[in-house]
Amino acid sequence: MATSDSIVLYDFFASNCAWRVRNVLHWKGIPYETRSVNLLAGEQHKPAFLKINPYGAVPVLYIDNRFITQSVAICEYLDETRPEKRVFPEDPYEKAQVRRIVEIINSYLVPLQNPTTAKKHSNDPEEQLAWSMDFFTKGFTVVEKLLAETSGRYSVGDDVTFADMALVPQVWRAKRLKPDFSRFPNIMRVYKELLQLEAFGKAHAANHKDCPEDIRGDVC
Ligand SMILES: O=C(O)/C=C/C(=O)CC(=O)CC(=O)O
Repeated sequence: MATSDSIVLYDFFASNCAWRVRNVLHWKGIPYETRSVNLLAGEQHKPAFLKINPYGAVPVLYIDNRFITQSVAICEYLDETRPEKRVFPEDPYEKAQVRRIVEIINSYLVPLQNPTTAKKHSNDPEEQLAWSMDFFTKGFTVVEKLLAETSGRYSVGDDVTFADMALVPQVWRAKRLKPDFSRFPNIMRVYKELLQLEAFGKAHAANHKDCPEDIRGDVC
């Protein structure tokens, strides 16, 4: 039973959006509990969950005695209420650099890969992947160009930012498409750096309690 000072993440191991929030919670060292919402089994459409998020999507974070939906809103709230190890830079131009990388992933790529969207296109998983490939290629080509300008050790300079929180889950998901990752050297360099960080390892889908046995622990 959640208490008023509990932090509870409504989560699915493979959800890109929920994974961003896990990254930020672990990065900031904020303890939380998990409630699983199996997106592949359609649990996001059940009435009890729709009361929490009428859109029927994860993540939802219960925090400070309230529910917050939408990963970017949640992570901004976390940064503003718990500013240690900020993930959104205070400098407005640097923050814009972070947000434009995030928006390509959040607005152009992830919605087209959601289970509900993919099923509208086709019920054939192979066809769903083929359809995603065009959007993925355009999105990653643009993110690669942005990182060529902005990246240092991480996506924007040498500090970990929310752009990194969004990048890792999307690279992992893109592996299903088996793209030629050598076309994206900056993305892959930053991705490998990030996987060295303890917080990113803890938040990784492959280390999630709900991860299927066949891919469990495969952090790569
Ligand atoms: O497609 C759905 O029904 C639900 C989607 C989500 O809950 C989250 C989502 O956007 C997928 C993701 O984060 O990877």
